[in-house]
Amino acid sequence: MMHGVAIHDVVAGYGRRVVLKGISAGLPESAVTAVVGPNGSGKSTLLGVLAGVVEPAGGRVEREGRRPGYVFQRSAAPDALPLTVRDTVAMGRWALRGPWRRLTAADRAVVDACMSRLGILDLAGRQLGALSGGQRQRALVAQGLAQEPGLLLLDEPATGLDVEAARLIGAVIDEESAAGVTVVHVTHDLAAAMAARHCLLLDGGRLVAQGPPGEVLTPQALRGVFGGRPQPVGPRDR
Ligand SMILES: Nc1ncnc2c1ncn2[C@@H]1O[C@H](COP(=O)(O)OP(=O)(O)OP(=O)(O)O)[C@@H](O)[C@H]1O
Repeated sequence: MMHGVAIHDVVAGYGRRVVLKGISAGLPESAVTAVVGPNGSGKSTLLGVLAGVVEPAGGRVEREGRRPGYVFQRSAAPDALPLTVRDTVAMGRWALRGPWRRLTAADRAVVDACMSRLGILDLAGRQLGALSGGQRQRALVAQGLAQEPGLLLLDEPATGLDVEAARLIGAVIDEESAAGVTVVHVTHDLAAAMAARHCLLLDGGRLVAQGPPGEVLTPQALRGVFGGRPQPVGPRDR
């Protein structure tokens, strides 16, 4: 397997709190890797390390020059900022142009194309804070796409979305990986995880298993990790 990104023995946390306790993993190039695990197992922290916003206390990440684009969890997005949907998506271009630069016509075309792909072009002028949770989530995914990253990091992008919006985001993820982007997708949706090329199963800040999702997400492994806790939802549970 060609590794798009290699994670070597990464230890990371917040202040003195260690969350990731030595993670080594390879993420296949131009393909989707699903990250699965219970609440608090360190999935978002791992994405933060891949994004470069959480500095590992030990170990290292090799991105092979891929520029990360990070779509954080909806609940982490401030909704009090007076930003329109178009402003929010346009912020994705700052990753390339630097903040507060005037966007070019080409930038604006990318911003419109990204809104169109997420079905939110008609919401472009609306305030982000005045949108429904699912609409806001689409705007955040569009912002991630507008960065045109080589490594797209998505933290539960479809959680809480209706079936149609979740399908749209699944399609976008597939299109990006087909276009050569290495995608990392944190999800509690078992069907979405099974659709990935590769899977990392985390528990308590450790990597319990990695490999093809069909081999990693066995009933036995899921029972072992989730125990009596809520499990990722399968299609039959919805
Ligand atoms: N900014 C932070 N400062 C301090 N501790 C944090 C911070 N972010 C996360 N943590 C702690 O790190 C641990 C792992 O959190 P993380 O968000 O990585 O888990 P997760 O697997 O993404 O969980 P979830 O499924 O709930 O999103 C948790 O115990 C959490 O309380």
